[in-house]
Amino acid sequence: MTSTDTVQLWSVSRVYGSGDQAVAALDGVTTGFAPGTFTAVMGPSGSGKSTLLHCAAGLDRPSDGKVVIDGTDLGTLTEDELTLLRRARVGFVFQSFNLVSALTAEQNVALPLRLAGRRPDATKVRAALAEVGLAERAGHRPSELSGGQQQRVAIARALVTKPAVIFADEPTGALDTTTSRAVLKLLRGLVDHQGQTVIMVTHDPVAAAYAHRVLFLADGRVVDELTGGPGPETIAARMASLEVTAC
Ligand SMILES: Nc1ncnc2c1ncn2[C@@H]1O[C@H](COP(=O)(O)OP(=O)(O)OP(=O)(O)O)[C@@H](O)[C@H]1O
Repeated sequence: MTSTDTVQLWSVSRVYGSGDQAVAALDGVTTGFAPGTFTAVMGPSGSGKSTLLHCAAGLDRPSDGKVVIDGTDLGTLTEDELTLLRRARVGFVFQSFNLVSALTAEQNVALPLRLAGRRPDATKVRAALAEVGLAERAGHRPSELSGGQQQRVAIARALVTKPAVIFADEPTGALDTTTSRAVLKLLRGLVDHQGQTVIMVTHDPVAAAYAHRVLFLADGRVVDELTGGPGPETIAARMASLEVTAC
């Protein structure tokens, strides 16, 4: 890890509950995510992937350790300041798209700008939709769009504030194979062509193969990482060995 990494985790632990019931969901994780890189986070069920994503994105506070996003130590921020930082510097993409059904694609993409108290700039909103190939669908509501198109609207919404980092939680979990590939190519393209930083939690080795780097968690710790754009077979083999160990 270097101090220029967009997201930095320094000895991050997250304990849920206390006493006999205490669960160390994250146990002293130190890792960094360099600007303009695409990282997949994998690991068996319960290994701490969601907890890592929530702590790294400032949605949850670590019990111990430090998280830095875009040069800011999140531990120094009040809840309100943290909310403002998330709105301005972090984009989110979820498995279930999380679009507002009553709003058009364009209005959904404009939401983060409205929440940040900015008057949505129609040109920026249109540009974000064009980026994901949906300029023609600006006036459509989510129910009038396919799952893949809805996820692309969600990606445009994540992009519109020009965040330092986009966190994606199983972004293709609800999509078929062909649509998933299109969404993953889009995410990878944002990294390759615009220098976006993307961190994606996934169970799917094929999805993880779109990343530059794959981080493997087990029992709340980083136990391995593959770099240099590993293929799906290599990733699946590493996952299989972790799942055997976890049984
Ligand atoms: N709010 C909570 N209260 C208590 N324990 C929790 C809470 N959230 C997570 N945990 C526990 O922390 C550990 C890590 O959970 P986490 O959801 O981060 O794993 P995961 O790798 O994302 O799992 P999955 O792949 O099944 O979604 C698990 O043992 C889980 O039961």
